[in-house]
Amino acid sequence: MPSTVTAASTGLAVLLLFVVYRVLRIGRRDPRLPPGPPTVPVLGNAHLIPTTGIGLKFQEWVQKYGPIYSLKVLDSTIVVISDPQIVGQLLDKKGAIYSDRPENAVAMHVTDGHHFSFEQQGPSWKLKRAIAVRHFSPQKLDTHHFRVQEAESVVFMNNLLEDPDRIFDYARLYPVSVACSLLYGHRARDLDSFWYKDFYHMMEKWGEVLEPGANPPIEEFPLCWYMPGLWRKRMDEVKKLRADLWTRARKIVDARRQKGDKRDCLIDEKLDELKESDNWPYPEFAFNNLFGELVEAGADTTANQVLTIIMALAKHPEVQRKAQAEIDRVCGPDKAPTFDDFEKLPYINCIIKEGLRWRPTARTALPHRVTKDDYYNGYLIPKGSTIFIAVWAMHQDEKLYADHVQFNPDRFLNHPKLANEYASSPEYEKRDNLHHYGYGAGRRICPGVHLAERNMWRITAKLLWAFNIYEPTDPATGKTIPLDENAYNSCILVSPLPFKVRVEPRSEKVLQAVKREKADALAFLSQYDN
Ligand code: HEM
Repeated sequence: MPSTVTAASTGLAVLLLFVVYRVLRIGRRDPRLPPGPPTVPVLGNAHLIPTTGIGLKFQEWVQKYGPIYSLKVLDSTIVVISDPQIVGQLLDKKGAIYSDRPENAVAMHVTDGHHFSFEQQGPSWKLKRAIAVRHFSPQKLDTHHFRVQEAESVVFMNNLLEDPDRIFDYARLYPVSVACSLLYGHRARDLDSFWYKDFYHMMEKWGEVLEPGANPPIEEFPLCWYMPGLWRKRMDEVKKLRADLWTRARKIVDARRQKGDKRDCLIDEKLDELKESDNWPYPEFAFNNLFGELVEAGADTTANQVLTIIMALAKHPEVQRKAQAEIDRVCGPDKAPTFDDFEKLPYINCIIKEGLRWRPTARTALPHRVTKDDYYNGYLIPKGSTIFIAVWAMHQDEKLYADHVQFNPDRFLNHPKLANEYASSPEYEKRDNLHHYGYGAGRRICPGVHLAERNMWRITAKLLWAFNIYEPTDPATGKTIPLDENAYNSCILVSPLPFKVRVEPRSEKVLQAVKREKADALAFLSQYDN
């Protein structure tokens, strides 16, 4: 009997030791992985990941661990890349295995599993991507959608004339109005519009919820799902806000279509297709979500970059003067620049590129996931690893961008084409000034890039043609109040915190020209009103 008890207790002890051994191995870095911060048992590096500001933390680690490093979060692996050549070799060249998305339990819960940007690589993602790419192709934009963009940019200019103090809000109104017209057939007429107000209210909350590090590591440790806390409340609030927003948008569309009011926009095109075939592959909720998520992806991002440009211009009068000299030579005071002038106004493009380099709104792009074991330079990149492009770290790398803290559009003088023309090159060396990652990389690269580039170009060119932009002045002392170029929020998409600038028309002639264009623009846009 005692020997049976001894054998049983020895067996139990061995089992216990084995379990402890296995548990303690959780979070350990396999020596074949790229280097990274020291791990602790179980957590790995989870305790080091900040709940906010991950883009900056990635940069700190780049300086310590080099251009490719790894983080362990419990048993899963994150690989962070901050070298253009490595991004090119892995995400671009091996796109077939580097284009999945990691699971994001919170995003999936909020969207009921229907969100193009967070979806894994598969038929549903492919179909949605094809729809977006086709609708926002350069050809379609330049032969069709350009009218909406041109007219909305004229409205933007007139809004500034009438209420220059609200430049921050109008810069956000423009891209959401363009996106909603092209997708839903309804424009955001003003700052009280449902398409503006309810949208940005939801986006603010959605951005906070989505920031890497903002939620417990549910994917690695599913029991965290039951953890109470602010994260849960925030997540459920956004889920409701989002569902209400895009359901209401759909109801607005249905109500007008019932009255026979069909419009020139993507949702009408797809609803007509749906009527004709029984093969539409999405449930109703997913269908509604598709248009909403395209607005989500397209409006906030563009607004953040436009705001960055406005702030940078206010801080750099010398950049304004250089751009204005070019515009004046080409356009003069009576004719506003249009996108047809793109090739004649190369400096505008440089300003846009430098805005995306200097303050990229997506500091870590969106995470990719690798679907097979892979090796880079002898390092193992295990199947299932999450791959981040450390966009912020790359764009602020002194070796890639001399004097990187400076906003200096001249660094792009030799890159006169639009971003997509460089990004789509199979050679990483052909990227803008070698290394521009504002739109991500590989097969997941932003499909809205053509719309985004044209939106930013139009606003920047017209703004500089018509106005001088100054930092604000203190009314009591008349002294300049310097804008803080680091005052950004900390969400998945960073945006400048609200700021004011002073804008003044450059001449009476320009002022009259801006006003003259308004009536025609509004007449054209009236088809998207209400
Ligand atoms: C300046 C404006 C914009 C910036 C900086 C931007 C940036 C990005 C970035 C960094 C990604 C992630 C790429 C990756 O995973 O490697 C992305 C994805 C995406 N963007 Fe944009 N974007 C902008 C405008 C737009 C517009 C106007 C649209 C559409 C109307 C759009 C639609 C999307 C979609 C749907 C995705 C997800 C693609 C996928 O997962 O396959 N974006 N964007």
